[in-house]
Amino acid sequence: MKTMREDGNTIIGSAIEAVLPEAAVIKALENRKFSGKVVVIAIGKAAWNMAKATQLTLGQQIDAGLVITKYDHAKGPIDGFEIVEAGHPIPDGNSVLGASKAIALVENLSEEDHVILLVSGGGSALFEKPMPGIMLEDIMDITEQLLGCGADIVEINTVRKHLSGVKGGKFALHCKKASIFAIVLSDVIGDRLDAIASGPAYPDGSTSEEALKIINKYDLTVTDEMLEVLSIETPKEITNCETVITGSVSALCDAASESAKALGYQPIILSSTLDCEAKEAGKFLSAIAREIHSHKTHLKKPIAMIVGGETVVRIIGKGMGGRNQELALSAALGIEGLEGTLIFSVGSDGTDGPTDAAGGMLDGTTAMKIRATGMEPEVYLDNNDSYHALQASGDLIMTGSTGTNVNDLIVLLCK
Ligand SMILES: Nc1ncnc2c1ncn2[C@@H]1O[C@H](COP(=O)(O)OP(=O)(O)O)[C@@H](O)[C@H]1O
Ligand SMILES: O=C(O)[C@@H](CO)OP(=O)(O)O
Repeated sequence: MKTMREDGNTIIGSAIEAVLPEAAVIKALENRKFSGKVVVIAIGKAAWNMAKATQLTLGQQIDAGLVITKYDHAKGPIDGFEIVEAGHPIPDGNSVLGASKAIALVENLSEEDHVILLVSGGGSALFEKPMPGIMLEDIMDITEQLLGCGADIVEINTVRKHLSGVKGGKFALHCKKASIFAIVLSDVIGDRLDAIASGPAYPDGSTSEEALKIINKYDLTVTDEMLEVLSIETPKEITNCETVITGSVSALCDAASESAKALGYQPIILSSTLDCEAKEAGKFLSAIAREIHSHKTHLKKPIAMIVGGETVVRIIGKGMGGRNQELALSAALGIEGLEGTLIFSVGSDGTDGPTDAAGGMLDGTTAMKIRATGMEPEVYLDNNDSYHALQASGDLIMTGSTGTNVNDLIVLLCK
């Protein structure tokens, strides 16, 4: 019989496999004719896989291609493509270099030409051209503030879109009259196209007023120049772009559910839109686990509770971690000593926060193992240092970059 940890790893493997973008990209390109010059621009953490699928489908039809992805996310050269790796979640000079190369490829195209834009999450950091008057350092600083203040991705990107010359539909303006066909892999709850990678070619649904409200709500520090630029509206109408959306956290949950069922668990998808604080989600899941084991519910073991979404973290400590690891450490405290329980939380992109781990997988022994090393898990949780606590118990999930990005998967297994 397989262990619960083996079951957990099987579920992670099958769920991620099911949301790799290649098949969806090939399907989206099927039966489409592209006239004139064809330029392919791929941005985001899944950019390499999406570009590779496009190259295999269109081959010689492509006149020029560019992949802009996170460091260590390119898996080798792609015929006819230049590859730029850049900073994420904080943009860096290569994010600006990548965007300037993309603009150079599209700005002289004419009406007969086509831009195939492959968009995946991560694009906001990886693809950047600050608005006139704004420095890259300003964007780096506000990004750091936004990521640590507890703002959700829609709020974060509302600010980023207003400060950038390629987000919030503004990349479409650089393509002038060329036709854009965008294939978008969703990593935003509700699949908001103006939020995924900050919607480079999609009409922006957010306003300057909202951007300024977010600055006030989280008490963010901005310069006078930034305030001025935040007051400039983003494009509300884009006429040269057709968009197809593929993949989502729901598909990730469905695949996890199928896999759990095949392993003998009764799967229940609790939610595919989780967006609360990571710590709270960990507490809540462990409360459910305790309830299931108390036999007071009608829920029959073995059972798999499946949750998808993207939690948030308010960073108050100085430690290292990510939202999945923080959820996992919080759950480890909640189920300390409980048998027959496994919980994992994993980012489908394979990286959680600024760490090399994808998330954490824990059971009733995790907190005890951390304590056995002389570390207090509560202290590590308070210091946002989930990485080192889970490293000590051997409970980090390490997948490496997966080639996709459709949000996070959280599963509770009870036997
Ligand atoms: N020490 C930490 N503990 C918990 N979360 C953190 C820590 N440092 C950064 N984060 C979180 O990591 C997130 C960015 O990481 P990442 O996994 O790359 O996000 P995404 O997958 O959405 O791109 C931010 O939302 C930030 O709040
Ligand atoms: O690029 C972005 O804006 C977000 C959402 O799409 O992705 P990530 O959270 O992976 O940075």
